[in-house]
Amino acid sequence: METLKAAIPESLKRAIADSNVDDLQSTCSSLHRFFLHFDPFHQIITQLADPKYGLCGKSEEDALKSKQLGNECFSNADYAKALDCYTQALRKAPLDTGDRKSNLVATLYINRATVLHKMSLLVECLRDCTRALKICPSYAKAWYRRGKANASLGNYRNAICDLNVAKIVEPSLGGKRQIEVELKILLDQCKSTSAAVQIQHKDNSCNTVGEMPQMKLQCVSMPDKGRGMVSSCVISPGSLVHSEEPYAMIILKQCRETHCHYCLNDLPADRVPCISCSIPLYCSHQCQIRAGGQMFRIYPENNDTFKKMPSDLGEYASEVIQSDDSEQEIEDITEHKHECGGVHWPVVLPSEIVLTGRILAGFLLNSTSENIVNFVERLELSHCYKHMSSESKLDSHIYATVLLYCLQHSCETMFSIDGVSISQVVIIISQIKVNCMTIVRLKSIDAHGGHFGEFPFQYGAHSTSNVEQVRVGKAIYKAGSLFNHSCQPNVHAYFLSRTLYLRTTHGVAAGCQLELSYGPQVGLWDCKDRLNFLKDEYAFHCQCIGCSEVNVSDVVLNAFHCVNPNCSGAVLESRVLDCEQQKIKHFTITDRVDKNDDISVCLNVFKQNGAYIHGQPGYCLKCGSYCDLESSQAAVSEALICIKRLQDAILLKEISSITISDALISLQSLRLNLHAYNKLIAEAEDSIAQAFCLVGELQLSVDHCKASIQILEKLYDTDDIVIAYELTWCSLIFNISGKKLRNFQ
Ligand SMILES: C[S@@+](CC[C@H](N)C(=O)[O-])C[C@H]1O[C@@H](n2cnc3c(N)ncnc32)[C@H](O)[C@@H]1O
Repeated sequence: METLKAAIPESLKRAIADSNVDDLQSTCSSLHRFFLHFDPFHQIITQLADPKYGLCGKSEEDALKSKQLGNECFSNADYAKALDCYTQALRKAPLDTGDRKSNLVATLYINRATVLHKMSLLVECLRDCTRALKICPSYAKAWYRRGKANASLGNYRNAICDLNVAKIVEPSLGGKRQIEVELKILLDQCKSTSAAVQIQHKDNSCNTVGEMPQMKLQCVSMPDKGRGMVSSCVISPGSLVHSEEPYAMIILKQCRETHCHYCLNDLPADRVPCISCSIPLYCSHQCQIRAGGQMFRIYPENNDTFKKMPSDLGEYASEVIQSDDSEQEIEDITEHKHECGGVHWPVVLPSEIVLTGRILAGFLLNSTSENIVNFVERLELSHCYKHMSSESKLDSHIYATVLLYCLQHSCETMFSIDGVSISQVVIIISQIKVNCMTIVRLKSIDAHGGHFGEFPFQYGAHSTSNVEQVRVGKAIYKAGSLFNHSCQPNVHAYFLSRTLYLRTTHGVAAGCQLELSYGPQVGLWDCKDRLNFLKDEYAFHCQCIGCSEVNVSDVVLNAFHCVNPNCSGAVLESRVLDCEQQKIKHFTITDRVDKNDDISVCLNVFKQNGAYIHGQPGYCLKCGSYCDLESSQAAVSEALICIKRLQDAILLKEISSITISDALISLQSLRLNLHAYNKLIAEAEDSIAQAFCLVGELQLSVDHCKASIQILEKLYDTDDIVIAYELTWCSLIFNISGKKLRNFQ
């Protein structure tokens, strides 16, 4: 793309940088004309869109190499490596290699099933056997392996049926005899077991939640934020107000090897590759079908084999190979189909552009027109083209043109590429920029290394807890994108699989705006950082209550201590002060602020009818004393080095008493130099609490944990998940120390 960008004449770049929506057709036409006469553009398109140049196609040769490697690893009992090799082979193996008796993909599934059996992953082994049978229903080895897996699972009835089918379809006499021996052992085992244990199928399909949103919400127009959602009745805290499936979704590049490309759940050991290219991996056959819309079974006529069997056994075998087929659900679904076939562009282009491609492919499939003229209206999403940076405008022009050419190669529908169609795609790219949600999963590990479990909350992780946020996908939710942002949200967004759920975090009055956080929240970052983030990521200036009214968190989060040790005033750097001054200009004493004693604790500027009296960087906002911020900053940096050392020691679980006592001295220095509610003190308290917990000093651990919570309660809303995490952790230590949870306050 850099080659294309560098070649564009400066005058055209300027026109694009200055363009607004009305100019788009003209700038897009000019760029298109330029590219049409620029040879490298055509070369790039060929490399991106011609399967001949793609590295993501199927290759029998590569598959056989990986299979061979897998066999060697299996012989050396290196099962983990063998598993990986067979999965790589499955990714590369063309589905139609071999005949109905020795299909390569079916063989690979059975090789992998054997490894899975060796690794005691029995349910996974069973699923691979069934996959092999869907391709080759009379594959004796697959029925045999299935029988063995069912027997290991204690599901003797199915195991006996599997082995009986295996005996019938096994061509060799020797093989038949061996199966008979196994059958006899199994029948004896079955007799000695009173009840056959049923197979517990692990549910790999998307999670669903029975609860449906009951509230009626209204979409209204607002002067400062465009459309937004409001409640039409009183809503109690914790209510589910909205749930929605994505209009379009894409997995993020860094999760391609670890998460299902359709439902985004963790990939199991028996991951299922796409059947036409080597990129996507799915957790199940159902997800693969939903994304690719393709048929798995290639020799359906083989069902005839079962007609020759005793009727109950034939019925059993047919049921096995037809299990999990969800063909009715796959109609019209093209999430991945148009990207398939080994072409390069879905791998090389940025995720947002591939997501744009998915939306366009959906439109094209349902479109009768050859022109892409009214696609933007169909999406009904707001956009930010006017506010985009010059760089982003140029990128969106280039990507829109490239994407349309790639799609023209990949989609069956014909359409014309001109200034009109390219301009439509530029707008869709800018719509995606502001409306796209990042799907995250949270994983948390406590100080003892055990999992807290998986928390489905989107935001709210703070640096004092060991919560890891994994960004797994990007998606457009059409109704979900009507919820505006607030840095003090009353709605919380989370995801189960790819489904969006919105729940109220507070009670909401009728007619009140329902707002979620697009990322930054009061307490997490200071106001300046939040405004910059929202400008860069979503191209709007935040008008929420947290960014327009003074709140204690924004004042103290990064504040320094007054030189007067007894003064509780806050001392601010110019960066933070400038931002707070903007709020103060429009400051009116509202009930909310007036009742908040903390504001008057750290600054008295608002007690003077809004007059701003000590508004200088480095001066205490309460008593006006001057503080040398440079020397405070130096002392803080030194203390933080020590705290970092402690945090590294915690991760390695190698904590010495010297590291802890150094950290305690540093904590003292932080307390001297930073405002009492500064977030860095909370983080240091939390790290020291973890260290004490690890060395078994549980009471000291609880004391520091409580000190951290006291600060967090000043920075965050008391109902915030951050406080909940810390409280949970604190009560955990309390429980370990043998004291009753109810005594903890
Ligand atoms: C996902 S959309 C929300 C729905 C949008 N208001 C509409 O009319 O479709 C995001 C856009 O809404 C506006 N918006 C959302 N939250 C805002 C806020 N706190 N302050 C200002 N504008 C906001 C911005 O224009 C932003 O680009």
